[in-house]
Amino acid sequence: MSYILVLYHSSHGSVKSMAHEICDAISSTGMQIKLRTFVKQSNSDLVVSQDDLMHCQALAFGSPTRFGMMASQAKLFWENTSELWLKGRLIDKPASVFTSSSSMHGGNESTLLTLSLPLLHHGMMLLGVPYDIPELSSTQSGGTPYGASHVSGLSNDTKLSKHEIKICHSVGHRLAKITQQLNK
Ligand SMILES: Cc1cc2nc3c(=O)[nH]c(=O)nc-3n(C[C@H](O)[C@H](O)[C@H](O)COP(=O)(O)O)c2cc1C
Repeated sequence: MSYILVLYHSSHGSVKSMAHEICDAISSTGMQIKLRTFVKQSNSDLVVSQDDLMHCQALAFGSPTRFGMMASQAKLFWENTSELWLKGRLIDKPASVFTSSSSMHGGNESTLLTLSLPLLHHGMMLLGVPYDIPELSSTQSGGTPYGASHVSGLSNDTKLSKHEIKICHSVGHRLAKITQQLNK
């Protein structure tokens, strides 16, 4: 089965909501999805395996912002992927990143960059958010050229804004579209 892997960590549900929006957009293109987490937090979560990563056609990777960088659960997973790295199994696969932070200027952009680093080391082709997405210029909260983001508020109870949702959809669409073009 050909699929896009949507892989995320989320302690309180914000990144999970983003992952679901990205999945909706990918599904609308007809592409299959595997939605996976790094650790099991609810009964419905499916934990990622190295095989899930090795056989994906593309990856959307998300984590909460933790002190301006990715969560340790995600980093630990990547630190165990050196066998795939040695074999170059992810080279030339498209990828996008997404994050949620409680505050607007609390390091969500730096987190998107830290999420990008292991993907670049693996030789993946990183897709950002281009400025022809109008919401990128008009958002009052999350959304960056480096990837989708959400600002969840100090109590982590702010829902995704319309603009943030649109940007999540654009990430899913673009990832699916480029993946389909590369695999024609
Ligand atoms: C240990 C820890 C560190 C955090 N560091 C930051 C931070 O640097 N900047 C920020 O804005 N929010 C920070 N947060 C808040 C989370 O990024 C925010 O609540 C996020 O929306 C959680 O996503 P989730 O609901 O998917 O778990 C931190 C939270 C924790 C628990």
